Amino acid sequence: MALASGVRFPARALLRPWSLLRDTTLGRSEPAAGGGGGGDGARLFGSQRVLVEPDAASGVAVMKFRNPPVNSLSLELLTELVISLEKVENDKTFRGVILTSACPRVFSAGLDLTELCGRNPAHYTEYWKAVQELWLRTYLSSLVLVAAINGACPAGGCIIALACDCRVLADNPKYHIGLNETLLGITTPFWLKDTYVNTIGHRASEQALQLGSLFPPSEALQVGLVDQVVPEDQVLSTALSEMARWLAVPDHARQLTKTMMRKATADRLLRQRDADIQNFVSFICRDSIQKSLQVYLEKLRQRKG
Ligand SMILES: CCCCCC/C=C\CC(=O)SCCNC(=O)CCNC(=O)[C@H](O)C(C)(C)COP(=O)(O)OP(=O)(O)OC[C@H]1O[C@@H](n2cnc3c(N)ncnc32)[C@H](O)[C@@H]1OP(=O)(O)O
Repeated sequence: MALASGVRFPARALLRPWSLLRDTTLGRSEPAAGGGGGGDGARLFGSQRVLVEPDAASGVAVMKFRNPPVNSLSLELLTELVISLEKVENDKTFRGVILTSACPRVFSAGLDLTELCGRNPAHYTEYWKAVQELWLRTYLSSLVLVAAINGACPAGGCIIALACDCRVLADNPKYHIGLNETLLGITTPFWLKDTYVNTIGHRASEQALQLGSLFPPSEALQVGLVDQVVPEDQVLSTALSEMARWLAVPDHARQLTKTMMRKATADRLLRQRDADIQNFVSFICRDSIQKSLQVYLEKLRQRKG
């Protein structure tokens, strides 16, 4: 599979990449974006952890994460997301994708902590490459990406949302969004910090990153982390209206402008991908970091209700 930035996929995906995309959505499709039928289109794109509901008439696909219980970004989910996005991008019928969750109350809980704890350096290398790949694929996508954030959106969830062109958040005080890495005893890599700064500015990022702030909807709107906060049952329809606004602009002019705005940030990572991987691996392998992550994961497991 020719991927722009060279992520290594699990062996079965390399041998038969579309094995990850076999349809598992048959009989479960909901109505597609723009009111069109998901039908045959859904069969083209669905995978186990990523439901894709394409609407060829509007040129918009709704992509839903389905990795219960909390859409944590396992290697499999990261891989399927990259492949699904690539597939939609390569189909010239589509001009926009709405990213949302098929799991109740959670958009994504961020990186899968079980991928970060107790594994070996080779695993961390593969995992971090996949994280980089998803970010590059989303951040530099020529499509319009709109995040319909219908649940909690911490850390890696926020990173996916930040890579989109526009963010619509459901107005539920439990749906916090932000980069809370410091609370886990880890730090945000420079390229995600840059994305935060590009979105909410330097001072707000400096404060939010150090404090590991998770913003409730009203504050997320105020700080500029999301573009709209709407009642929960209007998240998808609002995302579709936003999409229509972005698609009203001629593609070539919008795409060139997007590239102009984002290239420097992406290039900083592209220039030093291997060093970034090495940094991540040596950081995550430290005993002290492993201990912090395990304590955090244990607290999560004990905290019920
Ligand atoms: C250089 C260092 C690396 C830098 C990397 C920087 C980039 C990103 C970092 C990350 O993304 S780290 C992940 C940070 N994520 C979080 O802090 C979120 C943690 N989760 C929650 O706050 C809550 O789970 C939720 C998302 C608000 C949902 O709450 P809810 O009450 O609905 O569900 P829970 O009961 O808490 O969880 C259910 C089940 O899922 C497990 N779980 C939750 N989050 C994760 C996760 N991120 N990874 C793995 N597993 C997760 C949780 O432990 C429960 O498991 P069980 O107890 O049922 O086994």
